[in-house]
Amino acid sequence: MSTAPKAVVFHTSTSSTELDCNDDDIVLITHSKSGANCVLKKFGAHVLSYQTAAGKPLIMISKDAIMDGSAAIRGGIPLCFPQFGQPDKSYLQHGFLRRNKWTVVEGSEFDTDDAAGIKLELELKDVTVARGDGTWGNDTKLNCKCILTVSIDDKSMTNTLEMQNLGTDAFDFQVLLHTYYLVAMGKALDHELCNVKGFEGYMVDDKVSGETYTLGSDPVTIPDVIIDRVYTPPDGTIDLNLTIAAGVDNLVELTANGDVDGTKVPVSGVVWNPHKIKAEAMGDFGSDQYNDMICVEPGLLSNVPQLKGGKTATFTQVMTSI
Ligand SMILES: O=P(O)(O)OC[C@H]1O[C@@H](O)[C@H](O)[C@@H](O)[C@@H]1O
Repeated sequence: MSTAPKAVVFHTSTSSTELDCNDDDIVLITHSKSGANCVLKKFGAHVLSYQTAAGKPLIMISKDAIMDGSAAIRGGIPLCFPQFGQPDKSYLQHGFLRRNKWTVVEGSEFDTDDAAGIKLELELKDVTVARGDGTWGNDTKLNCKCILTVSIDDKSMTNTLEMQNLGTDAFDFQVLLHTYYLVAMGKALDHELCNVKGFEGYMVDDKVSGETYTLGSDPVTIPDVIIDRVYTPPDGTIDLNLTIAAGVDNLVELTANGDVDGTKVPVSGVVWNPHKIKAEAMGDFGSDQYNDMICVEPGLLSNVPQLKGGKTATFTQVMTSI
């Protein structure tokens, strides 16, 4: 594993950017055996990029992303916990993990023939931002620690978030990996080249139109407006298995699974693209960059059992370039 590179590159679909790795906030993982690499920020334990051994970048980052720690980073993989969206208004949208600086777990770096990776951790006591003044505020008796493990090999990246309830009171939670896939050649609106297969039979909650329905056999594509849909699995489906076509010559297989204290929980998914009008309205997103991305976000969103004191929940996604 390289520990002190001078600069690294991460990608939008039309450009790449060099980051100063002398910045203490940047973590670079290189899988020496294959040459695959991944760039993270300690702020948010935020994956900014993953590039396969073949040199294919899978993750999109906004060219206008705010990187100074004053806001959540637009693009990459924002971590959402203890809530997705803002069902509980007493603290911020998508929770506090993406707005606080994490610490590298000492001695956690590894680089073997099989894979390279690292762990970062964040404890509630070290959370300074976005706790709100209610459920997770400073007065709460709730306590938890989150550990993110990122592991890469030649063509896949695995992200595992472990959530430990360090307190005695149980808490409700949701967790989601808000992954921005880079759509090669800016083809996000091309239904042949950019689509998601594997949600057939899932219950769809369309947050834009307000409709709910069961998805038929068609793949999910980005319509002529913003897409913001939650896909809930039918009874009996537990793990998520998707194939994401992300532009020219870019197919990704995504699997995700999660458990609460050892009991598996059905995995939901969200598909989001801001389209033109919302992209233009977002200060931290290039106005044309909706062509470069599709968010496919696996998570534990509904009927998630409470996490009891002293117990652990885990959530994992594996993306593989195929
Ligand atoms: O702007 P944020 O907080 O990063 O959220 C981006 C989007 O994230 C998606 O997952 C949500 O479904 C959208 O409703 C939301 O707009």
